[in-house]
Amino acid sequence: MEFTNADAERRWSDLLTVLDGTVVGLDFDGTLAPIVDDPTSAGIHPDAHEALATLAPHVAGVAIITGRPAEQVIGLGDLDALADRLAAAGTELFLFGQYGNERWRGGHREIDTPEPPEGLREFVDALPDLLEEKDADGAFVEEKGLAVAVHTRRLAEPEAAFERLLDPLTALAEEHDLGVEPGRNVVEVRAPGVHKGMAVAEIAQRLGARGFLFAGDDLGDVEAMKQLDVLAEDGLRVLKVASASPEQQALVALADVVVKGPDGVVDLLTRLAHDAAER
Ligand SMILES: O=P(O)(O)OC[C@H]1O[C@H](O[C@H]2O[C@H](CO)[C@@H](O)[C@H](O)[C@H]2O)[C@H](O)[C@@H](O)[C@@H]1O
Repeated sequence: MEFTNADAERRWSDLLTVLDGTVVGLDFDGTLAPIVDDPTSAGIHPDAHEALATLAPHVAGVAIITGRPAEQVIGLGDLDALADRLAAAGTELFLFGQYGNERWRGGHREIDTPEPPEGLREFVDALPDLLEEKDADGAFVEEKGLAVAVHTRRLAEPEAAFERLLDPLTALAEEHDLGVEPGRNVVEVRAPGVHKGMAVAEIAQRLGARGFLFAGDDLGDVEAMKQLDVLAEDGLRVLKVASASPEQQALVALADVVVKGPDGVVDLLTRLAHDAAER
């Protein structure tokens, strides 16, 4: 793991002083789960449960904040088992799905989800023609209930296809009063207005946090990173972690600590637990 500057190293030490009042916020894909070609076959890092269970007695809460539907990530992350392990260590697991539109937690295992945005059905119905017109009819369309994600990773030239699709998908989304969230070889279309920063603010307030660590890898995590700056102005100790990849560098410029993908995130969580135990 690499601190981006001397202040960042101090922030790590400062966070340790309030760790028992700290929320650990984590993105899922690219942060807790290695990136794979098929979104349906992603899975949480094999050592993530152990790292989080070791850290759990030292922190105020753990929140997974993801663009995935809550139900899907509960399965891919085996979150019932993780919630049980964290509860046994005295900490609750919180899950915010679909960029904060959905809520679930270890202490109340029912998913709270709103109605899909108006216009999403019409948008999905118009997609096949747009994809064919842009020579991307092999793109994987992931319908998520509250959103739809158009994935280019499995096309012959994923980045070129992403560039070809971004503007027309944005225009079609706007016609239906929907918002666009670009990501790693994916363009997501969903209701505008809700983002991961809101989930960060909500869980920080709910748990009366004195510290916040957030780790993410993609553009959808930028709002969460920005919210940590707001929390810092309010006096919280914060640490921003970029799970770096050659595909997406945007988070690196915002981060205090840069790690190499989910392996690096697991190592960081393990080191944090170790440093807490040493204090
Ligand atoms: O907020 P996240 O937890 O990072 O979720 C963002 C989107 O991640 C998924 O797509 C990404 O991961 C796939 C599996 O590794 C990969 O194939 C794809 O290229 C990535 O963009 C997921 O499919 C989306 O629904 C999430 O919103």
